[in-house]
Amino acid sequence: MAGFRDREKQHFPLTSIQAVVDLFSDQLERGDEVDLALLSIVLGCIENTLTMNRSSHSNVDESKTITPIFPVVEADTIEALYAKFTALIKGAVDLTKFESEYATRELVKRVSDVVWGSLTRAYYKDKAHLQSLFSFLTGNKLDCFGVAFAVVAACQVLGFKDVKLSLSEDHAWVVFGKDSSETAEVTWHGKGNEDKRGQPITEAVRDKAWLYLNGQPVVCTRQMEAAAMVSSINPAISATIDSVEMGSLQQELLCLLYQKGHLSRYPMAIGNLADLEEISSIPGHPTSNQLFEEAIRVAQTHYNNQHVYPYTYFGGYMYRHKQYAKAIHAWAEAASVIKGYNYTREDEEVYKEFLEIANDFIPTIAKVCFKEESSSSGESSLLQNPAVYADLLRIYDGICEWEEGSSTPVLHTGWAQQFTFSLSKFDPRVRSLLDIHVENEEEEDEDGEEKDSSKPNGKDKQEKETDQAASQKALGVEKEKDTAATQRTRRGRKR
Ligand SMILES: CC1(C)CN=C(N2CCN(c3ncnc4sc(CC(F)F)cc34)CC2)S1
Repeated sequence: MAGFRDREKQHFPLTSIQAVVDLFSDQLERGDEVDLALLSIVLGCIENTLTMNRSSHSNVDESKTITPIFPVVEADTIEALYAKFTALIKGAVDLTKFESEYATRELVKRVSDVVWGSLTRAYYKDKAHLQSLFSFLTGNKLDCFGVAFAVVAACQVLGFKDVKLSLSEDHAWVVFGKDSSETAEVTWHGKGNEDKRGQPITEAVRDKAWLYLNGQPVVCTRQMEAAAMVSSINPAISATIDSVEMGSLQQELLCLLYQKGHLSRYPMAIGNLADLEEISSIPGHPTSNQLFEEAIRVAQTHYNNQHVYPYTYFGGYMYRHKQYAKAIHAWAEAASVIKGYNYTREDEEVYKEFLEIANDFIPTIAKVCFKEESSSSGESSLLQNPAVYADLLRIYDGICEWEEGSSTPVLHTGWAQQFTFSLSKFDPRVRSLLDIHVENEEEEDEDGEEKDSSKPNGKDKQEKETDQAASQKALGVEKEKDTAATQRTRRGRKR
């Protein structure tokens, strides 16, 4: 049974980042006995000190040197909050009604009601720093992730080891029971949506739904729940200023979790570490590039490639580093994932991702490269690269297919304007280097006709090759170097 005992107390008072890392390391060695309540209260306490009501010059002296400040975290501060949490939970749940070793839906709903019932009536739900048990216990405020996390921490206090946090890219719920076979909503999602707390996530709800990752969520171990708590650290002091100390603490803890193997099934946490390493890399740590690529491999290997964010993490990184062809390729992979989903009103977060990619990042790339081309000797290779053009078509095709069969439209004329603007910046000759193949399995097209793939793009082979040779010569593209990009497209309705 977790608890605030000598093993934990010996780490206090915590006076440095390393002391917190040592506490986490010691806890992680306890396997599934990692004490979620203890760690969440500690992190919330430190975040509160380092980011809340900090006058902008509290640690800058007249010589403009910034003295790093780290709060001293006393044992009795943490112990008092820990006791408050355990008293609240144990006092509100009559365990004599729940004899089984495994949690029941009624138990999970009861715990969710206790957390829910303790929250302040009205507050801004998406404010920062509302994710930890420190916020819950000192301010009676939690964000939607925080409620789900608090329910899991409470079930741990009650001794239910089977209640685990289940995470998608924009929602959180729990699994419980023998072999984690049961699911339950325990928090709300988004704005203006009735909460569904207590209900299971059924196949009908999760299939083709990005909010539930089509049945491929990250089901956490205790150590991965610690990783989720670390990922939810918010170092922001204001909209423009971050606490350097809090960011370093988050980076050191994510790296500790990574090195112990606890991020090996958690793509978003790997992406968070990659972002932090990009901001300030630490010698001996894995590089951003390695981490972003690993997050993609994890999603492909363990989650049937149903996750979007590993590709938009990587695409954003490549965009920031002006590696535009790689950015566009990553976004094409992201579009290939989203096209398998049906868009609903609860998917605003991923809608905003694709909106920014298609209507901001890609038009900016087209403008920058077009300007370069017209100013320099005219070889902006990106706008003459058929592979990039093919990826662009995959992005737009994927977004269109995402909309197909969806209850809510995705596209509006603003999208079409930006699509055509960006495509128009490409050298028209790339089109003749593009071979659009439709995989001609015994697929039928919309009206059931057998597909005639003998004449792709309506030209026979001879004509195609003549066109291609002319364009390659004109673009100075050697055959072997820049072979025509082939775009393999699967046609067919979503089920
Ligand atoms: C490519 C991006 C736009 C960059 N940051 C992204 N994040 C996505 C969300 N983040 C996360 N990072 C670790 N774990 C989780 S669990 C979760 C859903 C919530 F409801 F619990 C979100 C999330 C971190 C930051 S996606």
